[in-house]
Amino acid sequence: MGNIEGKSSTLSIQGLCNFQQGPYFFEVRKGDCVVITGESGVGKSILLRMIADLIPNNGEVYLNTIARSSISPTMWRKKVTYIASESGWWAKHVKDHVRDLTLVQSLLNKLNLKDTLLDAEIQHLSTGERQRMALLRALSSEVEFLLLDEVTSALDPDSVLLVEQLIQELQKQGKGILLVSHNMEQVRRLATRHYHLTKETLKIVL
Ligand SMILES: Nc1ncnc2c1ncn2[C@@H]1O[C@H](COP(=O)(O)OP(=O)(O)OP(=O)(O)O)[C@@H](O)[C@H]1O
Repeated sequence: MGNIEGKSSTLSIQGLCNFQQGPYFFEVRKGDCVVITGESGVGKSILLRMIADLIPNNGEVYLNTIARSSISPTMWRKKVTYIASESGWWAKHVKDHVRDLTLVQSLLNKLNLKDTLLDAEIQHLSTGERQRMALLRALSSEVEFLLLDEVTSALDPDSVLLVEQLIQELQKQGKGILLVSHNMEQVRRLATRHYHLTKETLKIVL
């Protein structure tokens, strides 16, 4: 097993596929925001979920020289973390889902979320509050790449911009971002590289 604690800087997708899509070959580097667009149902979420090893897939993904297949799925997902547009919640209260409480407390304000939300029951959060909390709860110093699946789809325009600012701060801290979006303004604001996914291929746009 390789040393996963090293300073990883590249997420490398090598021949990733399942029975209906791929193979895909591309890279996301530390500090990048690579955006994937494509029509509904083309397989964008499936691609992100395959990278996180949340669904069956073939091929390999590397974090620098560390092969995904050489470490446990739990360890992999601590480093390469998928965030869905509609996240699952398994406990009663928000704070029970948070990886790093101190970190999340320090970021609530940036996303215009009230401090009291951490003690709230999930069922009392609005859809937009849940979506912003789903992003915050996943953050920790261990995460190196974030796979963000339409994470602003339920938000008002001001909140979208706040989340985008947070994404850019994370990039400056050295996290790599792979973002699925239908919002072309967002693509223009954030993308350091842009791929368009079709049934046939993943094409580079920018
Ligand atoms: N668990 C599943 N079992 C079977 N088929 C699935 C499953 N999840 C997704 N699919 C199918 O795989 C295809 C790709 O789905 P995916 O969610 O990746 O699309 P998408 O590009 O993210 O779409 P959208 O932009 O609407 O979110 C769709 O045809 C979908 O119906």
